[in-house]
Amino acid sequence: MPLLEEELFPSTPGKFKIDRAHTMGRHFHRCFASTSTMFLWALFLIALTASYLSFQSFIDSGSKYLSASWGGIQWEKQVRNSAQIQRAGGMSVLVTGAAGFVGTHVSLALKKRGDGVVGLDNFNNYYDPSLKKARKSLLAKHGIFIVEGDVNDARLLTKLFDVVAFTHVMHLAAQAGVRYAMENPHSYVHSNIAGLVTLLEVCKSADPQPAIVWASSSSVYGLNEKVPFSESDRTDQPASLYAATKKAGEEITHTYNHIYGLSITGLRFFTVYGPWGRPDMAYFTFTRSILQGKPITIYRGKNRVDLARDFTFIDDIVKGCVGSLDTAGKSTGSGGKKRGPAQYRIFNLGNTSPVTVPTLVSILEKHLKMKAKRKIVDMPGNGDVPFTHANISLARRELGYKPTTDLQTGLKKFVKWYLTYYGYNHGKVVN
Ligand SMILES: O=C(O)[C@H]1O[C@H](OP(=O)(O)OP(=O)(O)OC[C@H]2O[C@@H](n3ccc(=O)[nH]c3=O)[C@H](O)[C@@H]2O)[C@H](O)[C@@H](O)[C@H]1O
Repeated sequence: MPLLEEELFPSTPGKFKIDRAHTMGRHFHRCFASTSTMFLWALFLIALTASYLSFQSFIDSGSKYLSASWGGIQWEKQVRNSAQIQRAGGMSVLVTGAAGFVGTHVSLALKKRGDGVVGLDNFNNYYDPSLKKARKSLLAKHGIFIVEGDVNDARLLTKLFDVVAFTHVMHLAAQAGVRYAMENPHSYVHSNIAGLVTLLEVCKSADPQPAIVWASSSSVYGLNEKVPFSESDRTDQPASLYAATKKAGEEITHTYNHIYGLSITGLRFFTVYGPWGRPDMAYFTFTRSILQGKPITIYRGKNRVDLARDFTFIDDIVKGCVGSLDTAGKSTGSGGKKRGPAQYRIFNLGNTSPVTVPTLVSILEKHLKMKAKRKIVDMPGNGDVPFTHANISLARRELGYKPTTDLQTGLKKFVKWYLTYYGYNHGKVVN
């Protein structure tokens, strides 16, 4: 009876010599046999994977078609109705990020004065999508239709421009948030860079080309120490990936202006707050925690200096956005060809009076009639900048921009909205 291979090899090698020639031959034969079997198995597995992948992509494209939330006669009718202009000299505006904080307010303001507005939003879950759905219902009550889709979807954007000859695009769809960029960096590239380029590609090919106003950010000033921040100050020291993608957006839009004659206005928003705001922002999370009796973390800068922001109330930002749309020059190109130089502008939209974060908390305490449990920690290296302060002379001169709401007044309006929307017990476990 032949010995099993294992019996020929001792567990401790080198203890006894084996017949190498004999075993080598057997080995070669066995290896060859097992290699060809493995080869057949590999072929089989490759075929199996390929058929699975093609089946999967068939399912995907099929379900994309079946579940596509856009297209069809009824959908086009909704888009056209929403885009209808109801005042002499009015505009038809595609508002991206319309279910977002600033998008909702700008859409309402435009619709109220008789402009046509069509919204676009992907309703992602960066923060509670139910708040975005509630904003959508609010807009629907005012006759504004929001298309559910992503700015990276070129087919959808092209379709929208086929249905409506938009005169303007208010581009507010973005991945916001300074600190979240460390958790999910690719979402910033996806929305703020790839999405922007997709939108610009469609706009440049549209005939007529729309004028574009879009949201940049005060964060582009990064580590700039010259105050107040002016548009001509350096913006090459971003402190976060969020800031870097907004800065990249400014360069990208400049290129499209230069090559294709798109009229472009970039707005550097300074920490916008107010009713229907973003639940990830400090004033919002602080309000919730104070009401729930939970501690809040207040970051403090180097040498125990308080952080400060040029908090800007939403109504002032809306005035700046609408003023930018009203003063935007026409794009000069058509069908992807430049016919002459077009307007390119960048404006700060701030409040011009920075307030420290502890003062923000004190104002909230006053309006909520509750004390915060403050936990003060040194600012972690998470992309934050120590302070922001806008110089708004340019916007004042060119847009007639003049902020009128101070932080006391603005937060009072926010707290009133918050309590009406969520109630005092938001998120609290009631026994
Ligand atoms: O102007 C902008 O371009 C940006 O504004 C906003 O960013 P920020 O100014 O960082 O606002 P926000 O997060 O409310 O923090 C406010 C302050 O509270 C401090 N902060 C924050 C959280 C916390 O737990 N504790 C704390 O002290 C924090 O250190 C900071 O000092 C937008 O989110 C951003 O999308 C972008 O638009």
